Amino acid sequence: MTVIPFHPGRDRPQADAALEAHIAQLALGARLVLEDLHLRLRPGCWTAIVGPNGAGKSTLLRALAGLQACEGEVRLQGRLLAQWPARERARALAWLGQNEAPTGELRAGDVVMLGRAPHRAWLAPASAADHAAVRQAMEATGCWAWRERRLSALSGGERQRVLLARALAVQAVVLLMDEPLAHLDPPHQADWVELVRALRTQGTAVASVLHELSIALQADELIVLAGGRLLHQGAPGEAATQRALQQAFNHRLDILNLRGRWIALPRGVLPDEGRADGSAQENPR
Ligand SMILES: Nc1ncnc2c1ncn2[C@@H]1O[C@H](COP(=O)(O)OP(=O)(O)OP(=O)(O)O)[C@@H](O)[C@H]1O
Repeated sequence: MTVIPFHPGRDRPQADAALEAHIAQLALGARLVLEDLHLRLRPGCWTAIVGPNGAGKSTLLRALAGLQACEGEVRLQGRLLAQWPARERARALAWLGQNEAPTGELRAGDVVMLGRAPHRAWLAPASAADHAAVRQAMEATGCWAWRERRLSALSGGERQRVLLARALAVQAVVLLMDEPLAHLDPPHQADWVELVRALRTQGTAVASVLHELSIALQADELIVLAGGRLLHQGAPGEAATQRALQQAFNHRLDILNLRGRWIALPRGVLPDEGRADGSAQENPR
């Protein structure tokens, strides 16, 4: 990883950032995927990363997790990721990847226990605290009842809830999730939002790549990416955030206010008269 110099005053590490990234460039093979990107995740804040297909969202999340090298630097609680001892870092930063392959024939409970590995000495048996964390995480995602079932025998949505429980069981200060709602039905999507809100009140910095824009708009902040560049980081209600969303998605969104909350639908889904009936209004700013 090449370290780029900070520009004093502009790029000073933020005291309140749980995770902060200054990515000058990130290339995959010959392809430049991310460029000139500065962002921060704050403790107790849920940040949704959005943008069109191929914008670089998953690549960015992997760089934030230290899974993908970049030209630039990523700081976890002010300290360069590379300077963290591996075990300590794995306790502080938890990760839920996109389309993670089922871990062989492991039982769901064993998979979630993997999230406790950074808390345990090599080959040490699980402690009472480990078992309690696993149970708490599995109850939170509604999968405790399947703890004896093999991951390979679960449906896509059931498996996703087990993998989410594994990430929760780490009890990290930063939780990064790539498309956590994949395979989840609407009630379980709502449960996920409730879970994230609970983590937020505990001070966790949560970042999630989301394609479900109406759910992303319930986050505290949005990071809008397009073409490997950060168009904007800001609150969902900010006019600048919504302009960035429209720009990223080629102005093919209807962003509407519904009972004081923002939602977004692909333009064309709602008939025009539906949008004009006064039940929902676009941001006037
Ligand atoms: N291994 C690779 N080698 C070269 N280019 C890659 C590689 N992996 C991904 N890319 C390219 O990098 C860009 C960003 O990919 P990424 O998966 O980060 O996008 P994304 O925003 O998460 O997309 P999606 O919404 O479709 O999941 C894409 O143009 C993709 O084709």
